Amino acid sequence: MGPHPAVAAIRLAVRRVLHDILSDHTTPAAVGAAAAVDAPHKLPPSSRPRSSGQVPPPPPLVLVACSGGADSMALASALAFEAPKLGLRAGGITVDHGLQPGSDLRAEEVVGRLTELGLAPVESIAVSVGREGGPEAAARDARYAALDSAAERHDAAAILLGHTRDDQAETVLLGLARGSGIRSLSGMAAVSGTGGRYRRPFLHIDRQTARKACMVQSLPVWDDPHNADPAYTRSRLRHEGLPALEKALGKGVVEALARTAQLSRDDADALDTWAGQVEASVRDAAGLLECAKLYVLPPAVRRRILRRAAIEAGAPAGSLFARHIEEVDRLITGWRGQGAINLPGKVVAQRQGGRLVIRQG
Ligand SMILES: Nc1ncnc2c1ncn2[C@@H]1O[C@H](COP(=O)(O)OP(=O)(O)OP(=O)(O)O)[C@@H](O)[C@H]1O
Repeated sequence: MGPHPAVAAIRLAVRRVLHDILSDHTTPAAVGAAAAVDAPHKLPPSSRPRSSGQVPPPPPLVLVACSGGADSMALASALAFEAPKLGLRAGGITVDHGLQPGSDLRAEEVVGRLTELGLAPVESIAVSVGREGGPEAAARDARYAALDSAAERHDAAAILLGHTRDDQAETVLLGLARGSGIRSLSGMAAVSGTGGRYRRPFLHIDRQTARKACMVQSLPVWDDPHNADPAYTRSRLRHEGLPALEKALGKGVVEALARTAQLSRDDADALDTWAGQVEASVRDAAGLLECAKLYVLPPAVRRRILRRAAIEAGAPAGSLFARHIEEVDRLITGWRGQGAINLPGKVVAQRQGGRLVIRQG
């Protein structure tokens, strides 16, 4: 008898991503290690393990970022099952945000569970969470910084994250409510971070499937009290917003939102490429943006060029909002002699004699 359908689904999702990771790290050693596990006798003589005393590099390491919750425990179990079959090493990291009493003990518990699954290395990293951008954003920033440094320390090929289709649907709704365009509707990318380090194998798997996979494998899971705390926007969306939408619009809402994410991502990527291609043609010989040439561009392309110019001048991408770019855009499309516009990062945008100058003020 094969595995339970939920377990089969999560393993398949992880296997696909591991194949991608392997093909992105196609060093002869990695390919050789994977092939040797599958069928050592089929390897060409040049790739067979040597006995000449030359030590081959270890196979690539894939880490799972695990909170101990159902999604990332399911992910850890699928990684532990699939990685050895492809000749990959699998380890795990849990981050202790220190936000609740006893969080260090819980992190140690997660370490124990990951170790029991056969993962190695496994470590718990304690971080201190600042306040910038609100508690959720601060915890996320601290977590990703810790995961980045772990990836570098262990020379990991990738880190798997357990975001599910439901998380993706929530992210799309949050983006929609920000009103900042299709990039924010495109949710989380399947591949992101430095060199494509972060992978999200479960973006097409629903939360129920992950939970079921844990249940049938008797994996203990930890329910983060923050996930049910109505003080957090995402929690309200999860427990009130999405159920209300499903009641009004039908059960397919989560899937439709996740599909919206993918379609929006494709559109946003295409517009970014378009903007990149025309940018040089709207600059004069001195490299300044020419207002008349910007004026005739489609607004979506023009705004992307303006945003990019502001970031190049030093505006931090995370604090540059749609309203800032709209204001700069009005120097082109609604010119009535307005003064300089202050942008985050002490960047100033100003129209001077038919040119748009964006620089540090
Ligand atoms: N404390 C943590 N340590 C390590 N990784 C984490 C931690 N918190 C979250 N992650 C990673 O980020 C992913 C998304 O976390 P988030 O809390 O947004 O969603 P979730 O649906 O509650 O996930 P989970 O059920 O795995 O906790 C997790 O699946 C996991 O991969």
